[in-house]
Amino acid sequence: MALSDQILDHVLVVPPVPQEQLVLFGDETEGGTSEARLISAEQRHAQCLLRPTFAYPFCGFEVKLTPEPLKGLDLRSYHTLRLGLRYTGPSKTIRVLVLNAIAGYSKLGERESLKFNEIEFGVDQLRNHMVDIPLNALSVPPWWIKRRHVPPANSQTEFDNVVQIGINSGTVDPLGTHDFYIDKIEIIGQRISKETYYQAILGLWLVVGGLLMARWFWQMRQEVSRRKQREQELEAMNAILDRHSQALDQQRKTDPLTGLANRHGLEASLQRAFEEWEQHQEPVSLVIIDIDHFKRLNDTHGHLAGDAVLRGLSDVVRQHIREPQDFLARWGGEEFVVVCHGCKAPQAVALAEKIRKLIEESVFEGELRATASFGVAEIQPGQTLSTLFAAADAALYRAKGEGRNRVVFAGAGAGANTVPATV
Ligand SMILES: Nc1nc2c(ncn2[C@@H]2O[C@H](COP(=O)(O)OP(=O)(O)OP(=O)(O)O)[C@@H](O)[C@H]2O)c(=O)[nH]1
Repeated sequence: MALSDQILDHVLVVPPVPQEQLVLFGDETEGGTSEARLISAEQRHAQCLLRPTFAYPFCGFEVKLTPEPLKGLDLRSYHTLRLGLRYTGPSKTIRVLVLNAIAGYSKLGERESLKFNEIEFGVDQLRNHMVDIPLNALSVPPWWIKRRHVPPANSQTEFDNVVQIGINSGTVDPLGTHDFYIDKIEIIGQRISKETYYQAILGLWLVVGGLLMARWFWQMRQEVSRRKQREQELEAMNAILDRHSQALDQQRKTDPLTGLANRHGLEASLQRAFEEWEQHQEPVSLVIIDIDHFKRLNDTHGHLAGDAVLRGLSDVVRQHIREPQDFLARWGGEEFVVVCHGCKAPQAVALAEKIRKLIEESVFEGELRATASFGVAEIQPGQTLSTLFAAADAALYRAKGEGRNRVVFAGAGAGANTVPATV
């Protein structure tokens, strides 16, 4: 028996019944004198005496399945009748009967009006006094169909209202004494049909599969959103780092005292100017501003006063240049540089002179005054940034040497000695 059969099978056990639910019968209805006697109701033991009064003598006994004579059990979902039977006597065959009450046809007290479903088999078929009889192996005996005038369409077995199950002597039993014991009546059926069972298994698998899929989708979604979140966190972190590094870069390029670009900050502007000059011959001039006698100012008024002058002076210059063409940076100490993009020498000299005058006229914090000297140079063919610087520096040196508070233009060629524009 397959595992699924064990799971699906349902066994209906017919328990021992009181004596009044045992039916004993003989062939007296046929004019015979064969009779059945109950030996033990408890053991469901009956004895049959077959006498030759009737041509086909018979007798037997049956167990009523319910107390109500015409209201039996619906055994349509059952497939096997399992009987524990013992027989002693001279017969070679026995008959098993399953009697079904037919609504509107079967009559109370008229045993033959019940539908006879029966099977006859050899006594030697009993195994350890047990026999399994498939219900579909039973048939309706021809004498019953004939005698009851049953149309062929209704002559098949019926199990929808089984009222009695019992045992009968065989059709050609020898006369004499026959002992029947019905030890056990079990009816085996299926809780649910195999089809429903396999559909349920399939449905279960589909549900489990669906749940696993849903779980997998859910995990994937979680993973995707986790990754997205991680990416967003990384992007935010990168943005912070970018801002931080930009700020650091800005800090690295800025002079903390004046807020102007320092030497590092000047590099990009110089580089751009030089490239424009090289590629498009865009003129560029350099103005170096150096405060006069700044050491003396520091020494006289203190370092803080010197700082204030540096701040004030850078503000004054910044306000009067044309940013972004003119780029102001603190070169270091008391020295400033203006990179004048697109400026030829006259413009640069004019700018320097304007700044010089502004400084000279300015009154800085603490009523302090200052002057500055200027070295101006315009880039010339063949020059590099460093030779341009050297030329402007040389002009500044000369401005200092010639009495300070003046503008000196380096003239054509680095380190030229001419001083064309001292005002
Ligand atoms: N207060 C202040 N002083 C500074 C700063 N940086 C440089 N100095 C001072 O600037 C002075 C520059 O002195 P020098 O190089 O001798 O030049 P100078 O006194 O201006 O003389 P000339 O340039 O020849 O007119 C030094 O005393 C430095 O200490 C600064 O950030 N703050």
